[in-house]
Amino acid sequence: MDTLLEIEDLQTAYGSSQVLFGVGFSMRSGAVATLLGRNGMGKTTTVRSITGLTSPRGGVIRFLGERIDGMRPDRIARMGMAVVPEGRMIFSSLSVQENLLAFAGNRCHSKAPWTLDRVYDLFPRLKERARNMGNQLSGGEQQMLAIGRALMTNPHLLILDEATEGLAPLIREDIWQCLSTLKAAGQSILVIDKYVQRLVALADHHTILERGRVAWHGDSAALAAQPEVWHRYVGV
Ligand SMILES: Nc1ncnc2c1ncn2[C@@H]1O[C@H](COP(=O)(O)OP(=O)(O)OP(=O)(O)O)[C@@H](O)[C@H]1O
Repeated sequence: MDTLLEIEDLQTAYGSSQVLFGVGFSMRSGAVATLLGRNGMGKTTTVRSITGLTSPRGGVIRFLGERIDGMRPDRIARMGMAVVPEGRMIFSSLSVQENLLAFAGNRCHSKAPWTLDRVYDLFPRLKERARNMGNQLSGGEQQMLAIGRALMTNPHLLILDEATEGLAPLIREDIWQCLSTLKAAGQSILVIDKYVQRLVALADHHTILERGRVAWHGDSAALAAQPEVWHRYVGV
C-alpha cells in the first residue's frame, strides 16, 4: 500500500504559545488510523495543521507525496482531504439533500464514486429526512449528514474530529458501524476520538499525543495488549 499522509517534526503554535513539539506519524492508503489523547493535548491542532487551517511553524506534511504544509485549506481539500469537524458545521438553512449536493465532486477520481444514492444506502435515515432542513435534525442525524457530505467529495482521506462527541451510545455505534463499512470499501480514515476500546477493533494504527508530543504509537494489537497505556495517556 502507498503512503497517503506523512508528518515529520510538526511544530505548531497559536501566537507565542507553542502547542505541537515535533509530532510525526504516517498513514498508508486504505488504512484507518487514530489520534488519541486527553483534552488539550494537541489533536485538533494536528488536524488544523494537516488541513491548512493553522500553518505549522516547522516540520513537513506530505499528502499523496506532495508537500502541503503552508498550503491553503481549499487547495488541500481539493487534493482530496475531507474533514468532519468537531461541531459538524452543517448548513442549517439547507435541506439534507442540498447539504449533500453542496460539495459533491470526485476528487479522488474514483471509478465507483460516492453519489446521493450510495450515501442514502449507507445512512437510510438521511433518505427519510432528505427534505428536512439541517436545523431539524437530531445530533446523530447531523453527524451522519456531516459524514455523508464529506464522502460526497470522494476524498482520498476522510478525517473525523470527535465525530461521536455528545451522541447517545446507540447512535455512536451506528457511526462506528458506518466507519467499518467505509474501511471495508477501502476508504482511508483518520479518526480523533476517545473510545479506545472501540477504536482498537476498528483502526489499524494509533498515535497518542501528550502535551503536543507523540507519547506512543503502534498497531491495534500492541495497544490492546497495553491497557496501562490507555489509562496513562487517554484516561480511560
Ligand atoms: N485558537 C487557539 N488559540 C490559542 N490556544 C489554543 C487555540 N486552540 C487550542 N489552543 C490550545 O492548544 C492546546 C491544544 O488544543 P487542541 O484543541 O489541539 O487539543 P485537543 O487534544 O484537540 O483537545 P480537545 O479534545 O479538548 O479539543 C490546548 O492547550 C488549547 O488550549
